Amino acid sequence: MELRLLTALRAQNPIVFNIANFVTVQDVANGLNALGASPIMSAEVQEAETMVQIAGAVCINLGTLTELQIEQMRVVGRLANQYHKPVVLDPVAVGAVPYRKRIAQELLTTFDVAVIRGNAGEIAALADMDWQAKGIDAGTGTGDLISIAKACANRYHCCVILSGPTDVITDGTRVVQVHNGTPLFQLHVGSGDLLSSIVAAFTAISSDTFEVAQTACLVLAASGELVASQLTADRPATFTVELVDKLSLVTVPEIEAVESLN
Ligand SMILES: Nc1ncnc2c1ncn2[C@@H]1O[C@H](COP(=O)(O)OP(=O)(O)OP(=O)(O)O)[C@@H](O)[C@H]1O
Ligand SMILES: Cc1ncsc1CCO
Ligand SMILES: [Mg+2]
Repeated sequence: MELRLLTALRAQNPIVFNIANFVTVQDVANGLNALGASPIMSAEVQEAETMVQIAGAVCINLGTLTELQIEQMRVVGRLANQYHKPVVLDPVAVGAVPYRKRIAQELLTTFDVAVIRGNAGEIAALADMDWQAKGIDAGTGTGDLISIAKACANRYHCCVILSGPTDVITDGTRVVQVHNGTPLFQLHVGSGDLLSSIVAAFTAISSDTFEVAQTACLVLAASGELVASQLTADRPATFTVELVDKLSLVTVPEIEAVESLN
């Protein structure tokens, strides 16, 4: 685990271009900013080329997609490949909505992505493996999460993060699991959106995608865990506010003190 990447990220302050959803856009911008990246959001295809050129990485989130936005995603994804900027895809709710799954699969044939980050329901859907997704949530299933994540990574030739109580990170062969976190993440809508954009921020500063994906998962999960450990009750709103503070204040030794990986 390369936690020095957190120090490097804060020093470099990379621009992360997000095609965000309208539900969590501000949480994502504030979370990225607090961590030490420089977020920019855009919904206009006419400025796509400039956005890609100035960004260190791109995060494409399917959360509230429209036909217009899907065309923007196609253009941005192709440009990102052309300019060698890593792309992270967040396939929000593809396990619950067949239209979204079709669009996600089309996008994945249109341009290369460095990382797909989704919950179990989303990653299982992209891997065509059995799972009962529920809206934006992971839902339920009995399949082996490591096998599901590996199948998805091998099908789309990229790193996959299957997030949840344990985050599974794989490049299709190697697997690392991050056991940190707190159930409070599930009470804050957009924890996954933020994770996807944080992964993009780290891909902007290192080309070791597998390493970067693990580091991003650990930094967010450990920060949330540290916040939750100070709360006397489940307070989702307080958690949300304090998580942003923690992303700004958290130190490498603090994360090392709680990190739980294998
Ligand atoms: N029960 C849990 N215990 C610990 N950590 C969790 C738990 N559930 C989620 N997380 C953490 O929450 C973060 C977001 O992952 P999650 O799988 O919930 O994304 P998501 O379903 O896409 O969320 P959203 O749709 O709200 O954006 C990850 O860092 C993950 O480790
Ligand atoms: C609630 C919700 N609906 C579409 S996107 C989103 C935020 C979680 O991704
Ligand atoms: Mg999500």
